[in-house]
Amino acid sequence: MLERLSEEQRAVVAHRQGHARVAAVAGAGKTSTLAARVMALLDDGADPERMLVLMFNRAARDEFATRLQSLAAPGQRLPRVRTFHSIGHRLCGSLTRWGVLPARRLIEAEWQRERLARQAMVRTLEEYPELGEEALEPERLEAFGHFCERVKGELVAPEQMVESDDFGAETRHFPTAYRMHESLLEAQGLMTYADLLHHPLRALARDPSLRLRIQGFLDHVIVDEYQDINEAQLRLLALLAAPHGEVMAVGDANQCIYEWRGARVDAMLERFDRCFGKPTDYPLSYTFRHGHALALLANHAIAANRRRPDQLTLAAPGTPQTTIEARSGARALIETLEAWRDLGRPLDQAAVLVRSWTLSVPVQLRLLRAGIPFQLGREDRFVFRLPLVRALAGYLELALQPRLLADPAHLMLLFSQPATFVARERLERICHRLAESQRWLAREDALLEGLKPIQRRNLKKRWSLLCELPRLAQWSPARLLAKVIETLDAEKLLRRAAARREKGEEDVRLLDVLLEQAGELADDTAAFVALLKNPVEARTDGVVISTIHGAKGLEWPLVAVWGLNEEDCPLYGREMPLSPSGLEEERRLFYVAVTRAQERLALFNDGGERRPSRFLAESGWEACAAVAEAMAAGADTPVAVADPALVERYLCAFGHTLPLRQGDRPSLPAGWRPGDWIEHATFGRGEIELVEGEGERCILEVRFSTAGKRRLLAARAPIEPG
Ligand SMILES: Nc1ncnc2c1ncn2[C@@H]1O[C@H](COP(=O)(O)OP(=O)(O)OP(=O)(O)O)[C@@H](O)[C@H]1O
Repeated sequence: MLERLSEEQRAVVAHRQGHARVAAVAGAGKTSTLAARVMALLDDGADPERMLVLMFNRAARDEFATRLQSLAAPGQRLPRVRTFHSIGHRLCGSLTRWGVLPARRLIEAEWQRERLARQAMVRTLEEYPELGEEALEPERLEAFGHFCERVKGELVAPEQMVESDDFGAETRHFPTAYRMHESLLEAQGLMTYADLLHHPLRALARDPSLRLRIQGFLDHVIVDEYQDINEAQLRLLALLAAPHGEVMAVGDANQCIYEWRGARVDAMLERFDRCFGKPTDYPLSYTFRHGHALALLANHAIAANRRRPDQLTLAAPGTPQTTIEARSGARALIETLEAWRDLGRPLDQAAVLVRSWTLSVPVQLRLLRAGIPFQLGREDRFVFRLPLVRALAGYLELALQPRLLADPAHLMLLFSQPATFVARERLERICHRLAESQRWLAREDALLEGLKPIQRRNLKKRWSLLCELPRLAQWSPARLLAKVIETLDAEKLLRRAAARREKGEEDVRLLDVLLEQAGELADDTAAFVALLKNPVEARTDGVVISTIHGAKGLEWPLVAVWGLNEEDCPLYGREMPLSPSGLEEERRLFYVAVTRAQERLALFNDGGERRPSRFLAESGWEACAAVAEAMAAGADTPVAVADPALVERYLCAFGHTLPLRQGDRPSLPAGWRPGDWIEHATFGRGEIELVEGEGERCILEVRFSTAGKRRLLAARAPIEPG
């Protein structure tokens, strides 16, 4: 088994003593290496009972356990492979048996989680009556649930978590609601997933003698996907490994894509040293997934990040020559997939990756029309299942079928999306009444009692719109949709209702996407509604559509990355500016996306109004392909590359030389780049930290030496390079 491993992989397997950190590039064969490491330890006489392998999720755990079994001799004892959750489960069990923690049941059902969050919020509203029913919207409750899990996962005070603006607009009541939620959990003998770690950690922090009871059982702890662990997981790991257990952490800081769930990119970097002392470092620099062109592209794609390991991805000898193309528009995407199929390649070997599910909507609609089968990582993301799409299709249907105005269920659909911020039970009763009476309620009607004037006005406005729609049946679907979106001020409502700011931005983008599709695909409203409501089934032999997050750890022969536009990938917007660390996380997502490909990578911008993503230019895809070609065939004339030093370093790793010349550097919107210095007539010298938008709308975020951080409209500000 060992002969198949590369030299770097063998070094990891043979690690002798102390903590170890394995920095693995994408496609470096972590799984095979770790499995070989475990088997080598066992061969050396290590006791499997004193070893623990921690994987990121259940799927990875099962895959790894199966891999170990396939390598083991019949009847050989193997170490435990667990997830952090399963460790938490066991710890909670032990601490309960010892009488330290009271017995609690884990909440597993979504409805149960929601009900408890609602109960906590209803009680909290007694203290914050001004917040009204809006705080009980499902999305706001989801935001609150997310808030509670983050507080526990990052082991911070709820007041501190409120300062992060990840949880939507109104959060000042969250700390009070958090405490209320905690006491409800306690009173009902329940706990959440985050409690599986949070409760044991709190108990262990309180009582040193308890720590002694759980420590000293492990000689070796191996942790995969280390870049995505949060504070609670890190603490637990440190506790379990103490006092003599040796930790081997394996991961890729460039693939840290869960900062919004509490992961920290420096976990693999400085923070590791702080927690465990200086480890022995092992690089796994060779990717076995793809060839030079894509390895070069991956290096370029991540180069602009400041927080990253100083490590190049190198293509291992014998990997396929990956081809790379970049094109524009949905038609081109369909052509690429059709060409793949025409080559006789199975469609399930092709994946379309998107930054957010919203961007999959035009892809799904196009595939449906082209008759190309597909499957989604998440069933609830089929277009016809998206609540906002269902509601918008419902508005269009009403225009065509006036009788729906008397259908309470249909009215409820239209009154629920976009949110009206009125409690569901009340809305249901209002819809029944409207369906029956076909006229708006009298001012003194009990059903309107207690509503704020603005809520009453908005409900009435929505009813007027619904009554008007049947008169506009002749309008095109795009015009009808635009009318609905504008009349309801839908963008504002979606942003306000969203569980996370990012989700709000995605919903708003979904409106754009549907408008575009309505304009492009149909001038026939009935046909457009039929397309939106097409109850398509997942086809396991179809093209895979996944978010980049969902593609973590996976690989496909053909990977198409769709939606490479500014504001989509990187994801940001007027209401959600990109922070420098946010931009770096977006860049890591792009890096994860491109490194899923084996034979062919196809990059697509949507060809619409938004500029192609800066990541396309940064990736230097054409030059990377040219260098790879020259590596294979030699070059007489110099190859133009944007970053000759980077390419030379890559070539040097293979003892290769090529004539290179400086090509164009990727130009950022308006020519400004983060890291550039400027001179401002009033504020003096400052460094650009962020560039957003383009041309007239280009905004710079600048840190001035004396005037602090400012946001400037580049076209108007009195600035020049300095
Ligand atoms: N020594 C080797 N020689 C040839 N192929 C290898 C070797 N080690 C691993 N591979 C292959 O490389 C591919 C990538 O391996 P794997 O999926 O374990 O990568 P990974 O490190 O987990 O990547 P990522 O971090 O991107 O998920 C797999 O198809 C695996 O079989």
